[in-house]
Amino acid sequence: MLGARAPRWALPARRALNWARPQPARVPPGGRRLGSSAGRSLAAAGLQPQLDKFGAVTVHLAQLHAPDSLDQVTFQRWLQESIKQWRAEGRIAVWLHIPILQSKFIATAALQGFTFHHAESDSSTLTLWLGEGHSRLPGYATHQLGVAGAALDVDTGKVLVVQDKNKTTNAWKFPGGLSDPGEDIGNTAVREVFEETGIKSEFKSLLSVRQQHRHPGAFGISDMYIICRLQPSSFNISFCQQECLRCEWMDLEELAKTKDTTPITSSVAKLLLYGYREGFDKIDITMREFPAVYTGLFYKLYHRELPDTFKNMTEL
Ligand SMILES: NC(=O)C1=CN([C@@H]2O[C@H](COP(=O)(O)OP(=O)(O)OC[C@H]3O[C@@H](n4cnc5c(N)ncnc54)[C@H](O)[C@@H]3O)[C@@H](O)[C@H]2O)C=CC1
Ligand SMILES: [Mg+2]
Repeated sequence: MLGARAPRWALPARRALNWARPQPARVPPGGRRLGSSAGRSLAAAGLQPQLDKFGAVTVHLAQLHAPDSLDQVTFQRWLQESIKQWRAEGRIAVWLHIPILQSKFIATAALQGFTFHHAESDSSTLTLWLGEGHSRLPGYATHQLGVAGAALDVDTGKVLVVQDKNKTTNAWKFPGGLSDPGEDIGNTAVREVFEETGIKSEFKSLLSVRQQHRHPGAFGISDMYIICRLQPSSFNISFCQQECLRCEWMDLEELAKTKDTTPITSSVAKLLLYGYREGFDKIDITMREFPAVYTGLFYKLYHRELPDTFKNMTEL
């Protein structure tokens, strides 16, 4: 993704643009200077475009003091003039955040070439690429994440399985579901298993990752489906009647052999049986937590266990 963009050191980190001030040397054919009355009134109305470190401009229409009194013609004129000015200044793109109640401005922006980048429940984000060639702006979410939990009772060799209510074929599978925003993989597995079966458990490791593109259940985007190994701590099933048709503790070897399951579940059942017999260290992808470069945040790193001699290989 490298291209002819301005060097990062040349770009100030997020600062307000002085866009409303008239540009002394720049007089468009109509004789009106950029940073015109439309620009000045928009500044007075609260808009403060920001420049990011990549050289793109961000505008939040939520900053408008009285959005209802801004008409589309004024906004269109301001946007047109601003785009001209930003192009002249070498800006690479514009990010335009529009609250849902100001959606009338979406059409105005679209007429200037803006397209949707993404939408959240209460706002949409549009972009306009101003740089050379095709847009190098990063896209929005490309995958959804589903997580299932294989809760194995190591004392009995039985594993918790369900059959979904809303499926055409009733195959046995591990309980699971979609990850909530900001939720750790292991927490999704534990939460979904509890919600669907009433069984409490603890996250132990990752077992497998499945990637499926153009997933119909993911609105046509890609779907990542992760199966975790869980240690159950309760055993009385009370399954969710809305989501599940059946739920039971099934002998792991029986699950590994049955045809009455999905290829993913069958493969992971065989993997889990191998770990159960030969040691979970043969199959587990375990997790370690580290502080992120972003202040106060942490991330989780998942990988196979390393011997201590390799783990502590730091130069003195
Ligand atoms: N074991 C396997 O082979 C299978 C794996 N998966 C994976 O599991 C994950 C999703 O798990 P789920 O149990 O489906 O999620 P989930 O446990 O979060 O439940 C989703 C709920 O939303 C409902 N729902 C889904 N689409 C809907 C729609 N368009 N309108 C109304 N209701 C809707 C479903 O009926 C279900 O009640 C995905 O990653 C998927 O790829 C799903 C099925 C089988
Ligand atoms: Mg589910």
